[in-house]
Amino acid sequence: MEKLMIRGGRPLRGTVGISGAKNSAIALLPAAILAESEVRLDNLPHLSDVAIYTELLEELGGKVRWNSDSMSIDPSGMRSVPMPNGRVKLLRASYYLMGALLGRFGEATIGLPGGCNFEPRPIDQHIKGFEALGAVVSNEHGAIRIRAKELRGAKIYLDVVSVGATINIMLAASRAKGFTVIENAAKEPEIVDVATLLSAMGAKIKGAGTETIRIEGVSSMHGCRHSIIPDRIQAGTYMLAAAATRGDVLIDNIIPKHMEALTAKLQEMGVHVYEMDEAIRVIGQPHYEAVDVKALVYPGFATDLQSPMTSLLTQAQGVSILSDYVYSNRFKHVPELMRMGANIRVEGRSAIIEGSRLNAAKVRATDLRAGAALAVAALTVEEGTTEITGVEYIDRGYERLVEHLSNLGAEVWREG
Ligand SMILES: CC(=O)N[C@H]1[C@@H](OP(=O)(O)OP(=O)(O)OC[C@H]2O[C@@H](n3ccc(=O)[nH]c3=O)[C@H](O)[C@@H]2O)O[C@H](CO)[C@@H](O)[C@@H]1O
Ligand SMILES: C=C(OP(=O)(O)O)C(=O)O
Repeated sequence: MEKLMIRGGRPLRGTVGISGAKNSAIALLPAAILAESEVRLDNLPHLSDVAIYTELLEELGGKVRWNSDSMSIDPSGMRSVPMPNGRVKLLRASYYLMGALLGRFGEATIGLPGGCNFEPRPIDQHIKGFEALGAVVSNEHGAIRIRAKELRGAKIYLDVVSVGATINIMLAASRAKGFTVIENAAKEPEIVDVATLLSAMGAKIKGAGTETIRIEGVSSMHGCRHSIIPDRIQAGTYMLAAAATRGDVLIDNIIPKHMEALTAKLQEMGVHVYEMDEAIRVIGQPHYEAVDVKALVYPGFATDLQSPMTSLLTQAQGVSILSDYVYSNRFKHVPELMRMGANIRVEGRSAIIEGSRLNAAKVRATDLRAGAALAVAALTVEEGTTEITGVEYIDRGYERLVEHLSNLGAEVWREG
């Protein structure tokens, strides 16, 4: 079993360059299905989720070519192959195949998605959207079968603000007849990135990044070239690691505006954070104040940074309360942090964290950001080596983690 080994206690120092965003990449790859000629994606991260998505596109008949950090996808020979099982179950974002295949071919059969299962993650709002567009949806032994003779634009009010449902409806509605309006849409930067790609492919989309998105369907879409936005969660994780180790790190190739909720919270704790045009410098301090954090939809504090934030809060003086209003049970990292000496109690959707010194331990990453939390925690430990298993989760979201941390002066390696 592969392990991530970290001997902590060294302040991180130097510069780290951030790759393209995972949560954009795995929506943009299926979006390419909607085109009838080649789509080129630049700044594509080298992650296991991207590798799996590439295989899915090939299974559907797409021709895919990697060239360094770029990928060309020729979707002209694609078909809507049923995928009730197999690779679709390995990642969450396989649900985007539903919207993309429905938009291009009027049909899709896709197994219910996998990904990080920190709590049940329903897709009822995606299905509600497809049905509003005129599709018939059935659940056939765990696979979602979607058929539409003709997709027609509709007004769709999302009951919950959902990134996945917003993007999935945008994908299908791009090829529907007439106007679609998504109300109570998610506003995450990844949604704007998908809308930018779809527009470059010929779609007519207005309002992405606000709570009302208007889409006028088009009958055909074409290839284009698009550069993926930087990964704000990866960037945030390095900001947290820099603060937790009392280091001094320049996080480069990012959009600082995307980091505002985290930047503000770090400053409230007493971390020195300086914004530049495309970078942020984080300078750690000897003492941090305890703070309260609420994970919310964008532009609130990202739920995907909630777990690594828990690790930083163990380094603050006093009691912090961290509540997650997106996923009420996203606390699988807590028992593992407690093995490392953290003093944390979970009550409802909140973790109550009392500052404490952490020690080395053998711990297990149960999901991607739980893994990030354990890595941040391990970097603060002054004696001994922390062993983190479940490395395959971390590989879903952090490109070249060992190399980046080593360049910043950490003692970190993989074993097994
Ligand atoms: C691949 C990808 O981009 N993953 C991100 C995406 O996941 P994902 O798109 O799956 O998350 P959503 O934004 O859809 O989920 C938000 C909330 O809505 C609920 N919900 C969602 C859909 C639905 O049909 N019904 C429903 O009840 C979920 O259970 C959750 O409580 O956004 C999450 C919230 O920012 C992030 O943590 C994930 O990293
Ligand atoms: C939960 C996450 O990913 P996914 O939705 O792909 O499981 C994440 O990126 O933190």
